[in-house]
Amino acid sequence: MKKITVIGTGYVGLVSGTCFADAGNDVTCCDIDQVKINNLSQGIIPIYEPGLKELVHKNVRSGTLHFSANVPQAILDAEVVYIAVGTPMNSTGEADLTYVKQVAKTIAENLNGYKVIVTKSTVPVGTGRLVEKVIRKYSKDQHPFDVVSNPEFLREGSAIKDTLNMERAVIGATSEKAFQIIAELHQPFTSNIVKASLETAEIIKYAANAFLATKISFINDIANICERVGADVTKVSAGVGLDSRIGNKFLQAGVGFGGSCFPKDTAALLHIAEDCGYDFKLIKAVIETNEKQRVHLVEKLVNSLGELKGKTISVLGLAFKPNTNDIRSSPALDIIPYLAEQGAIVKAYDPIAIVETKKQIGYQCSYTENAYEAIKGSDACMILTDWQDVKNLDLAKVKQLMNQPLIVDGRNLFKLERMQELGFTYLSVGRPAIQKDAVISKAI
Ligand SMILES: NC(=O)c1ccc[n+]([C@@H]2O[C@H](COP(=O)([O-])OP(=O)(O)OC[C@H]3O[C@@H](n4cnc5c(N)ncnc54)[C@H](O)[C@@H]3O)[C@@H](O)[C@H]2O)c1
Ligand SMILES: O=c1ccn([C@@H]2O[C@H](COP(=O)(O)OP(=O)(O)O[C@H]3O[C@H](CO)[C@@H](O)[C@H](O)[C@H]3O)[C@@H](O)[C@H]2O)c(=O)[nH]1
Repeated sequence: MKKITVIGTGYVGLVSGTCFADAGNDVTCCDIDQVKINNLSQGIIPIYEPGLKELVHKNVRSGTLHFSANVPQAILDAEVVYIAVGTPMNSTGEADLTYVKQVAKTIAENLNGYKVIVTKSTVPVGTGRLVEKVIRKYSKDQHPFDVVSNPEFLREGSAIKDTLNMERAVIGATSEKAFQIIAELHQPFTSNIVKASLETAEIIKYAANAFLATKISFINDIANICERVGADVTKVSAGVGLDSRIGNKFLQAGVGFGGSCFPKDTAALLHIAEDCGYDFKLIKAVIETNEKQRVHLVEKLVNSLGELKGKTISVLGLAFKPNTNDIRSSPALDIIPYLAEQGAIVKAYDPIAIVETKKQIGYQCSYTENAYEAIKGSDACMILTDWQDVKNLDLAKVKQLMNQPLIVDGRNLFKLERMQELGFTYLSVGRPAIQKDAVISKAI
């Protein structure tokens, strides 16, 4: 059992802190955001994440998990201090380390004996060394400490499962003692421990995210070729994914990737490469393909619908992926303002991300309580998130409710044959377009 302080109660701090507590450690999750801490102390969880609320409540009840806005005190009390603050993208695409540096200074001012300081935030190569330098600079009594990089690989929407059954833990430590302490903490979750240097651990995180993003942009480029030659990308994905060297994951073509990580981390990796004088052409192309994919989906709509002015368009899905209310870099945040700007009347639906979207884009669209309400009377429907309740829509009812049966599907949710039988114009990604009233083709 270790006394752990986790600084930052975003997705990563809250989930990893809770899971460490669940494994029997004594964990304090702290944040400078007093409102967040007040809410957490009352059992109110600021994010939607399946299973998180229950696990937080369980560990608070059993006395292993605490919340505090007194960051200095929480540092004084801890043997292991995790840094899990945000590292947002700045205006030039680099990771902004302001919060990490602030926390390093606070740690330095509250060192009172040996501690292991761990960066869990996604940080550019060299940040571990920077944290070490900042702590040395501001620590008065020069107490001993070690810095470790232990990047986080959880996915939003399945964060608890990903953490409790993690596929690997990457530990980049500056001493064997610190490595052993962090390795022991991970024993309940995985036996796959990757021991590395600080720098190697830092780059593993970016390499993992960039590789996954590359798979997505690659399949989206293949999808765009499929559209030109009349092939079906879903079958291409299945066909190549059965090769175990390739694997079938992250080969779903669509509107492109969003979220708080892939867009920011691919941009940051490009900067890391530039900083060390390397022209990383591949990652530039990955980013560009992803940005174009959103435009491509809107082009499909415009090509079929004509002028958008005065047309009613329903948008299904605001979150960047299902099972989260996170809208950071979500396709909807680009697409809805564009449609509104062109004079379209936009009606949007999402099962849980409406509050967050209103804060970000306000009333550039109206919001509905269910998908059918959004669809009713619309001239076209755009699907942007693969929510289960969108997958489960009664398509005959959808057709009946629409002004004209045009669906632009950025997530390839429905079977082409079914859409043709029902008489939709159905434009998905990397698959043959289905035109209303067209004769059913046996080739599909
Ligand atoms: N969100 C994810 O799914 C995910 C997964 C893996 C890694 N990461 C990485 O983990 C890091 C955190 O991501 P997030 O989504 O949890 O971030 P977030 O921005 O949602 O939360 C960060 C929290 O840190 C707090 N904070 C900022 N400065 C502080 C300070 N000086 N003292 C105490 N608290 C402070 C903020 O108030 C906020 O609550 C980022 O580097 C991100 O790239 C995120
Ligand atoms: O085949 C696919 C798979 C995903 N996506 C999109 O890619 C984005 C990211 O999805 P996902 O990776 O499932 O979610 P995140 O929560 O952003 O998780 C990623 O980013 C985290 C933050 O760094 C890492 O910890 C995770 O390992 C990494 O998967 C979403 O917009 C998805 O819709 C696709 O378009 N096609």
